[in-house]
Amino acid sequence: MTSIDVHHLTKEYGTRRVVDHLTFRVRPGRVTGFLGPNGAGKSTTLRLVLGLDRPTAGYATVGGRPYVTLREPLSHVGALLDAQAAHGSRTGRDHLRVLAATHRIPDRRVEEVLGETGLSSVAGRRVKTYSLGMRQRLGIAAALLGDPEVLMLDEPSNGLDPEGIVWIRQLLRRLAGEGRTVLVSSHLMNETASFAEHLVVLGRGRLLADTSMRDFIHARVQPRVRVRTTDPTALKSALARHGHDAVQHEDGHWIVQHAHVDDIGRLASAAGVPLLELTAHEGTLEQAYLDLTSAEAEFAAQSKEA
Ligand SMILES: Nc1ncnc2c1ncn2[C@@H]1O[C@H](COP(=O)(O)OP(=O)(O)OP(=O)(O)O)[C@@H](O)[C@H]1O
Repeated sequence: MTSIDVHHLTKEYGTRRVVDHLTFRVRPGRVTGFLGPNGAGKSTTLRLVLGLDRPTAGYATVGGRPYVTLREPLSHVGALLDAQAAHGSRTGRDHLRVLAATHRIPDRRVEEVLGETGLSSVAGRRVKTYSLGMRQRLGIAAALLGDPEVLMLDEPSNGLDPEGIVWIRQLLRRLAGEGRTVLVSSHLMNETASFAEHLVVLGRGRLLADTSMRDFIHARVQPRVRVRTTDPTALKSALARHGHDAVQHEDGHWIVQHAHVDDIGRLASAAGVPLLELTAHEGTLEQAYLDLTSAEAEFAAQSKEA
C-alpha cells in the first residue's frame, strides 16, 4: 500500500511557523483534495514531502520511506508543483526526454504521456511558445512519466480551458480508480467537489479537517428542501405540525430549512398535500469550506484580541 504519511510535520521560516504539527495520511484508490486559504501551508507541505525543503520538526514518508531515500523517485511519485519549471528553449518532447533519460525511464513513455495529455501535436514546439494550459499539461505529463503510484499535483486545473478541466477531472478519477494515491491542491471548490472523495484542509499551517467529502459537507451545511404545491395552506400547516419552518419565495416555491427530502415527501403524502415539485438542496463544498474557514478566521481574530 502506497500512502503519503505526514507525522507532526512542522516548518518554521525564521520565527514564522507555516506548517504546524501536521499529521495526516493520504490513502490510495481515491482522490484527496488538499484545501486551505492562501498561505495555509499547502505548497510548503508538498515541498516537505518531496524533500525540496527540510522540516523544522516531524517527518513525511511515501510508501513508508522518506522521498529522498527512494531510488527511482519519479517511478514512485509524480509531482506538479510549478508548471513554469520547464526550460523554455526546449521542445515539450525534449523536456520529457531529458527527464526520462536522467531517471532511467524508457523513452517510449514520452510519446505515451504526450498522447495522454493531448500534447502530441505540439510536442515539437518550444515550451516558451506554449500557453499556460499547454504548460500545465506538460507539467502533468512530466508527473505521469514514471507511471508513479503516487501523484501530488498543486493546482492542476490552473490555466486549463473548459475542455481541459473536464479532461483533468476524468484523468484524476481514472488514476485513483487504478489504485494510485492522488493528492490535489486547489482553490476551485466546484472542481474539487467534482473529483475528490476525501479532503485534507489546512488553516494557518494546522490540520482543520481530514474527512470524506460527504461528511465534510453534511457536518457543516444543513440540507434544505424545495417544494411547490397547489395547496400552500395545507402544506404550511402540515409542515408546522411537524415542527418545520418554510419560507415562500416569489415564484411560489417553498424552501424548508434543515430538512431531508424523504421526510418532507412522506409528511406531504400522509397529509394529502398535492405536490408539483419536491427537490433536495444538498449543501455544496464551497458553503462547507467557507463555513469552516470563516470560523477559523474568527477564532484567529478572537485569540489576537484575548
Ligand atoms: N521560502 C520561504 N521563506 C519564507 N516564507 C515562506 C517561504 N515559503 C513559503 N513561505 C510562507 O509560508 C506560508 C505558507 O505558504 P504556502 O505557499 O505553503 O501556502 P499555500 O497554502 O500553498 O498558499 P497558496 O494557496 O497561496 O498557494 C506563507 O505565508 C508564505 O509566505
